[in-house]
Parts: sequence; structure tokens; C-alpha cells
Amino acid sequence: MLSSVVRRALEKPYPAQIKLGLAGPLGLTVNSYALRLQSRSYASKPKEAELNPEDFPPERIRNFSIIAHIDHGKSTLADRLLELTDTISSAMKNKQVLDKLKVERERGITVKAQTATMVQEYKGEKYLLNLVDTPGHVDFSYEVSRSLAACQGCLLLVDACRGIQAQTLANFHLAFAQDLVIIPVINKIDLPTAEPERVVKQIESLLEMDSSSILQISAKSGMNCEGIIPSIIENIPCPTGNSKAPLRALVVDSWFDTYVGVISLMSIVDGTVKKGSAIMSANTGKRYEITEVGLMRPHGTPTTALYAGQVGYVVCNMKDAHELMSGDTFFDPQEPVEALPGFQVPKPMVFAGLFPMDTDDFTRLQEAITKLTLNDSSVQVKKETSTALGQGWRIGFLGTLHMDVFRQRLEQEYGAEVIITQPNVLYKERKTELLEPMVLATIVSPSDCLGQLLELCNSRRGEQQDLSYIDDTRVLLRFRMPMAEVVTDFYDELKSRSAGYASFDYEEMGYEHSDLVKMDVLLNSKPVDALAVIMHRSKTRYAGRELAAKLKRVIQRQLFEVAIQTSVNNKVIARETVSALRKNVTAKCYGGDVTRKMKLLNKQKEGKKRMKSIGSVQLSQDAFYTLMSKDK
Ligand SMILES: Nc1nc2c(ncn2[C@@H]2O[C@H](COP(=O)(O)OP(=O)(O)OP(=O)(O)O)[C@@H](O)[C@H]2O)c(=O)[nH]1
Repeated sequence: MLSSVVRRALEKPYPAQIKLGLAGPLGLTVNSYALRLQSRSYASKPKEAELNPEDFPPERIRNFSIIAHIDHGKSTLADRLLELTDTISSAMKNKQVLDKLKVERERGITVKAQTATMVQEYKGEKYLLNLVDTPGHVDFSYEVSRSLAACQGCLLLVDACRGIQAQTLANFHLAFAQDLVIIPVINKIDLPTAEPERVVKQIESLLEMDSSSILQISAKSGMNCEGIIPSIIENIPCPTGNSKAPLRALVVDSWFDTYVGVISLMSIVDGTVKKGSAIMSANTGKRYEITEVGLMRPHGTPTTALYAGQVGYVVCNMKDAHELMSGDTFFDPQEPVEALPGFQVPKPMVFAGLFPMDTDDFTRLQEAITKLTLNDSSVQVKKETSTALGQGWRIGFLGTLHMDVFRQRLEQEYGAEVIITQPNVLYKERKTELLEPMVLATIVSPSDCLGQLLELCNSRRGEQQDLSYIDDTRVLLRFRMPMAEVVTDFYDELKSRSAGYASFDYEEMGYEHSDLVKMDVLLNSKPVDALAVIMHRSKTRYAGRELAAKLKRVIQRQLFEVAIQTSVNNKVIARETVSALRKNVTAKCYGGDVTRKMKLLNKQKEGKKRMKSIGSVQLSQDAFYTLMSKDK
């Protein structure tokens, strides 16, 4: 059966795996990362040996996903389903089994899609139910579409208090476009502020769905959750594959294990995969021998084979992570087939410079970034040198939350101290004109803050496309606006102007000519390239003053005067001065207390290590963070 090395890799409770992707230099040996397989420490139903995928022909398989706006309860419902089907023990109740990254648990958001296979008896027959948990935030919609490609249906979860939100609509359209059967589920009906009847009406009018198919549940208390699995079995079609046909397996996701190499999650569209048989990648033409296959229960559990319609993991002696990409098709080398359509590679939308706090840490940080990008294929990395900050990278992210999560993971999982510069978008140059990326922003909000939101969108150079009422208290807005206006602090502003109630989503809408200029920042007449920003001409006066004032607040006084200037086309817009300070940390240590003097000097030296010299001016890491954030 299972080799001891493979068994160790699949049973090791924490952490030995790295999820892999396309970006970044690959083929590395990686040894510290926690992902889905860490959940193998959870107790599962002690009858695994009895589970034989051969017993589940396509008609007794359901592949489904849960989609929703952020925080509407997907992960909680996923856990409840795992419990209802005895896939995990009730001791794990409310432990958010499928949210496994530290950042996910801390922030209470799902960043990576996770998968679990459950078995449930219904009307005397056993069904194999494959659940894919998906992230809800706009920055991670790439993970949502990937997950949906392995499904025939989904549960669309809507919070009974908040109703339909911007990502409910975005995710609904993703599922609809992929022809999936959508089961609407209203969650959190246990809350005193729940208004399920209002949400039923929204679902009817906005999504044009029949109210008789709507389930009303509390994923937290478990109320009415027992009706979900029968509804999945009754309403979601089974996959249509044929186990006897030539193999066609779609790679849905993949991750790296130090012991066994690449592990891929595959949706077996047709045919069968078995230990010992050969498979070939349509993308690289390379051939491999399968050493193990199995199901995620939710930990990796080996099986004898995987058959058409099933979703499971495959280990095949692939040692170089470069060789696999999500969306690739695997087939039997004896029976070549046409590749499946695959997925679109996600395009980074937001770019920022990333530099080590201490230049000696460059190599260590390079390694950390490589490992992290293996786990996140949507990050784009290019080397960049800044005269102010030294050697570093320009990193492309799907959005600012994605950027924040990346930085947090670098710090938490690799102990890296970094400086990330102000995020910006990718401008294009055509002849002498600059073009900027545009988006179509969708906002759902209570109608009493409509005025405030219209003002916000107009101040961000937005152009109104649509304004309609979802019901008597909620409004839907659509604005075309520059992406650059969205990536800064638009989301925070939206939340604060709507007391947290407005939700927001956006999609790309091409490029447009714009009157853009570069605003430089000078410290004692030296330009700080890392702080220079491209912006619309109409914004420079205010932004120049604000940035100079902010810099004045964060630059600690030095032994000489520091002049801060912001300028456009060599014309100064704003100037601030930080006056000089003569600092002697040991001045108060009269007499011969050498140890105390040394202690203070060492403390000062330690503090200096955390400072970045820009010309003769020193900036602390906090100063950079403060510059990036608003209102500090
Ligand atoms: N009262 C109540 N709270 C719930 C219910 N379902 C989920 N919650 C709570 O709502 C919050 C968000 O739940 P999650 O399951 O993390 O939501 P999610 O949709 O997975 O969030 P993302 O993965 O970040 O998109 C948590 O605090 C849950 O405890 C419910 O039925 N009733």
C-alpha cells in the first residue's frame, strides 16, 4: 500500500507542505508551510478502509461549491456539512476546519480554496459529495472560478441580516456563466436582526430565482442544515464522465510536499487513475508514474483508484514544481486526447515595491518570497533596484487585500522585515500619452447613505453607469472609475461612509487616456524614487501637501535640518521642514556608570539598524507603513 515516506508526508500533522503555482523560480526544496494537509491531525471517521471510489459511479457523485459574499458563513457551513456527514468529529465543532492558514484564522477570511470529500447515505444509496470551499473577497475571485470548474452546482449563501451584497452578485454571475445549478441558501436566521423574507424578495428580483428552492438555515447553530445535503443530491446534476473512456484529468490545484514532491488535486473528467499507471501532461508533454491517489477527507486519504466524476489528489514523482500548472490536462500516454479548456492565468492589478528592511537580508528575503509565490501563483515578481531603498522587487498583486495578506504571511511565516511602497496600478504609454486602467465598480448599500457614496465616487473621478433600487432600503450603484482611485483607500472610505454596510466589487474595463503626471518627493533636495507616485494632475496639489505633512510627522528629528518637498515637473508644490536635534542618549549618565552608558548606546545602535538611510536622512520602518496608510 502506502510507502512509509508517503505515509509520513500525508500524516504529518504540521507543517510540511507548500502549495505551488506558476510564478517564481521553482524546483526548490521547501520545508515549512502549512496548508490543507495539516488538517490530517483532525479526527476523521474511523472507517476509511471501507471507502472504495469504485463504489461511486458518476450518478452517485455530486461536486459542489459554496459561494457567497465575504463573511456570510461559507466556512462555517462547510464545517457543519463535514460534521453532518461524520467526516470530522463533533469535537472540532466551530473550529473552522477548512480555514487553515494562520492569516486566514486571524483575519477570519478564506484566502485559499480548500476541498473535502464526504460520504452520505440518501434513500438507501451512498453518495460521494465533493465540497470545495471558496474565498469570498474580490481579490481572490480567481480561486473561486478555479473551484467552480470542478463542480456541477453550488450553494449560494446569503446573510439573512445583510442581504445580497456586491460579491454575492459577482459570484452568482461566475457560477451562472459556468452553467452551474445554483441553490440559494439564506444563512444566519438565528440572529435577532435576521430578515429572511426581505432576502427572499431580493433573491427573486435580483437573481430571478424561484423562492420555493430557497433554504433558510443557521450554519452556526445547525438549524435546518440537515435539508442541505438532500437538496444537493436532488438538484445538482451528477458529473457526466465515463470511467472506461480515455483519461482526461483537469488539474484544479496543487501543492508541494517535501517528502513526495508535487501533489495535485485533479478532477477526473473521463477515465481512471490508478497507482502504477502512467500519465502525461498536455502542457509539458512529460510522462510520470503515479505513486499514489486518494481523496481529501479533509486530510489526504489514499484509495486504490479515482474514477470519472471524482475529485482527488494524485502523487506522481514530480519533483520540480515548474512542471505543473493549474488548468493542465493529464492523459494516458497510450491514448492521447485533446486538452481541456483550462483556466485563465490571473492578471495582477496592483503593484508595489518590496525591499528588505536590512539590506543584508536580501538573500533570505529572496528565498522567502520564492517559497511564498510557490504557494500563490497569482503574485508576479520582478527584481527592482531603488536608489533610496537598494535592491528589492516589484510585486504584482490581485488587489490591496492580497498585498496585505502577502506581507503578513512574509512576516508571520518567514520572519521577514520588509518595506512595501505605496501600491499603484500599471499605466501604459501610447506615443506621448499615458493610459490608465479603468474598472466597473459595483456597490450595494443602504439607500440612506446614497448621497455620501455618490459624492465619494464622483470625487474619485467616477462616471455613473447605473443606479437602481434592490428593495425599499437598498440601492445598487455602478460606476466606471480609474483603478488607481480604487486601490488606495476607496474601500475604507466606502465602509466609513456607510457605517460598514456598503459592499463593493469591481471588474476590469480596459484602458483610457488620462492627464497623468509624476509627483516626486525630495528629502534635502534628493529625490526618493520609492516615494514617487503617478497620479492625475487634478490631485497633485492636495496630495503633495498631504504627503509632505505626513512625512514631517513620521521623520524623526535628526542632527541636521531636513527639508521635505513634493514636486511635479521640477516645480515644488509643498514644503515642510523638520528642525535639527542634537541627541546625546548618554547625557544624563553622569559619572562613571559605563554599563548603563553602553546599554543605552547599544539600544541606540539597535534602533538604527531598523532605520533606512535615504541620502543622509533616516526613515524608520514605521514611517514607511505610516506613509502607506491614511489618517496617520
Ligand atoms: N449567528 C450566526 N453567525 C454565523 C452563522 N454562520 C456564520 N456565522 C459567523 O459569521 C462569521 C463569518 O463566518 P465564516 O464562515 O468565516 O464566513 P465566510 O463566508 O467563510 O468568510 P470568508 O471566508 O472570509 O469569505 C463568523 O463569525 C461566523 O461565526 C450563523 O448561521 N449564525
